Amino acid sequence: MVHIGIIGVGLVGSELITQLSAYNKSFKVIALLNSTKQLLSNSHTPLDLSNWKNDLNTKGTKSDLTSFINYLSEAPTPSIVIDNTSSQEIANSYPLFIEKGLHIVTPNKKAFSGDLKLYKEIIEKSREKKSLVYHESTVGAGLPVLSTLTDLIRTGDKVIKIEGIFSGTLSYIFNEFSKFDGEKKKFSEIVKIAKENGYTEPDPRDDLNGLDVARKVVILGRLAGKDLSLKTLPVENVVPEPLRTLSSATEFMSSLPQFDEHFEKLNATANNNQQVLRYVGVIDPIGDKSEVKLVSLPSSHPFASLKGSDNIIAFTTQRFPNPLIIQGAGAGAAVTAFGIFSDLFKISDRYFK
Ligand SMILES: NC(=O)C1=CN([C@@H]2O[C@H](COP(=O)(O)OP(=O)(O)OC[C@H]3O[C@@H](n4cnc5c(N)ncnc54)[C@H](OP(=O)(O)O)[C@@H]3O)[C@@H](O)[C@H]2O)C=CC1
Ligand SMILES: N[C@@H](CC=O)C(=O)O
Ligand code: NA
Repeated sequence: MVHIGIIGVGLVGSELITQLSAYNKSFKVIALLNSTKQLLSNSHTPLDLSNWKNDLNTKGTKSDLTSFINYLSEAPTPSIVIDNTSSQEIANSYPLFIEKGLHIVTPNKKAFSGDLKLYKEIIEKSREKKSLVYHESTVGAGLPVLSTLTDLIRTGDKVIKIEGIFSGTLSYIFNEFSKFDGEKKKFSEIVKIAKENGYTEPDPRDDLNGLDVARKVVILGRLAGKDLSLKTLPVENVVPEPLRTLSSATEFMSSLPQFDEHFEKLNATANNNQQVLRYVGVIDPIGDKSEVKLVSLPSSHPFASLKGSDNIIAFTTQRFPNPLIIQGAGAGAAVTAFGIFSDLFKISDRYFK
C-alpha cells in the first residue's frame, strides 16, 4: 500500500479524490490539508473519503504543514505528498519533503519554473535520497508531455525544437477569435465568454500576460537541459499596455472593448495572408531562441486547426524530423487529476510491480 497526503483540495484536488475513490485499489489517503484546515487519519489508516468535505470542515483541525508532513513521513514507506496548490510557499518546502523521505507528485508549476536554485536543489536532493518527483500535469495537464520528453532524451534522441500551444485559455480565445469560417466575434466578447465559463484565471490578464505559458516553456527547457529563466525569457504580453495597471479584473473587462479594433487589425492582417493568430511557446534547447509570442500561422499548419481549449505540442528531434505531435485537452480538473493519478502509479510500480 502507498500512503498519500493531499495538500490542496480545490478544483483539481477534489477531482483527484473523486477519481481515487472510484478507481483506486493501491493508494491509501491518510491526510488532507487546505489553507485553513487539515484532517489526519488515526494511526495511518485510510480516511473514509465518502464525506471528506464535511469531515475536513467539521472534524479537521487548524492547518499545520509541519505536523501534516511529520504524520505522513511516519507512515510505512512508500508515502507520497501531492501538492494541488499553486503556492510558492509549498513549493519551497519540497526539499524538506524529500529530506523526510517522501515522494512528490504535483501539478504546481512554481518549483520547476521559478528560482533555478530551488529547482536544482530538488533534483539533487531527490537523487541523493532516491525520492521520486513527478509533475506531468504541470505542462499540458494530463497529456503525456513530460514523460514523452523524458523518454526521448534518455533514449539518446536529440531534441531540436519543442513548439506548442500550452495554454487552454489562450487556445480557446485565439481559436474562437482567429479563424477562417464561422461566426466572427469581438475579442472582448470571447474573453468575456471564456471568463464566464471559468476557462480564465479570475483576472484574465493573468492568462493574457503569457506568464503561465512562460512557466511551461521554462519547465520543458530545463527538462531538455537548458537552464531557462522567467527573468530572461522573451514573453509577449498581449494585454494592451494601458490596461496592465488597472487595479481590478472588473475594470479590465469593462475597458477591453476599447481595444477590439487593435485585435481586429492584427487578425485582419493575418487573415489577408490566409493565416490565423495563435499564441505559442517555443523551446530551443540548442540555441537561444526560446520565447513566448503571438504568431500568424498558415491554415496548413497543425496549430491552425486546433479546436476548443485543446493544447498541442510538437517535438522536432533527430529521430522525428517530422514532429511528434501530442494534442488534446490541456486544462480542466478531470484531465489534470488524470495526470496526477498516472504519476502515482509511476511511483507505486517501483515498489509493487
Ligand atoms: N485547473 C487546471 O486546469 C489546471 C491546474 N493546474 C494546477 O493545479 C493546481 C491546482 O489548481 P486548482 O485546483 O485549479 O486551484 P484551486 O484554487 O481550485 O485550489 C487550490 C487549493 O490549494 C489550497 N491552498 C492554497 N494555498 C495553500 C497553502 N499555502 N497551504 C495549503 N493549501 C493551500 C487551497 O485551499 P483554500 O481553498 O483553503 O484556499 C485549495 O484547496 C495549480 O497549481 C494549477 O496551476 C495544472 C494544470 C491544469
Ligand atoms: N490556466 C492553465 C491551466 C493550468 O495550467 C491553462 O489555461 O492552460
Ligand atoms: Na502533461
